[in-house]
Amino acid sequence: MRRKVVAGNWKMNGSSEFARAYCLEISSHLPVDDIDVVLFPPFPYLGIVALSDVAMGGQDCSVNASGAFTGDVSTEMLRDVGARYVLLGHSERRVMHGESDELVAQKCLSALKADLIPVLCVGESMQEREAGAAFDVVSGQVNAVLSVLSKAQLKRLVIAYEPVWAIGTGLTATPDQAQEMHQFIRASIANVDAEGAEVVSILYGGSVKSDNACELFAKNDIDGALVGGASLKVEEFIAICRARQQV
Ligand SMILES: O=C[C@H](O)COP(=O)(O)O
Repeated sequence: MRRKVVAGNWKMNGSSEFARAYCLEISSHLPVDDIDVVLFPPFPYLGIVALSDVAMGGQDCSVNASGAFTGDVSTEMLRDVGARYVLLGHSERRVMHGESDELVAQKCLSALKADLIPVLCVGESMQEREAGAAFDVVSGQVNAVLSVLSKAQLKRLVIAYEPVWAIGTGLTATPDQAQEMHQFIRASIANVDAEGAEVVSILYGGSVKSDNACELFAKNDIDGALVGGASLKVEEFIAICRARQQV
């Protein structure tokens, strides 16, 4: 059975005071029955979120275990501070830090070996969509990871489809556009492992808000959401979690 996941990616926002107040507020609404609620705060605030009941993850990880890698954070370090998830291959990392499909695949492997759940982000740019290449791009990103995982590892993956043109722009993919890509991703998983396709949760990300969440969650292959901007307002994030619970 696929888990329903609602995750908040704070990106590079917040402060220790923000994190404390946020966790206090959200904790009073947890647990949300049948929903996995996850926060991805910036690294310095993981320790604060760890004091609450909210599941959390790192926004990235290294493929290396330790050593002279200034600025990097290892999977074991994430585990050590209580993280259960890690966000990998976000388009902001792919574009601004030049992360390749191959590197993202290696990071997924490292995360799984450390018993972290990787949330693999995939998605096409507007230029790629307009050129009719959206499915090829997403297929390449997904298959690069599937090709290095065993069937057992694949079943522990979460995938987030985030069309780059919908991130932080207010331009949400229509529920039909999102469903079409989610169904395609699920079919790509089924090509490798039919059982895996039934258990891997596929989240949608890109300008998700409480007022568009229900229509997205109503689609068969949309299991949850990866929320950026709207997750910075705790009431709004809770409303999205409730929407997932209701649909
Ligand atoms: O990780 C989250 C996504 O980039 C979505 O961000 P957004 O909700 O601000 O569009």
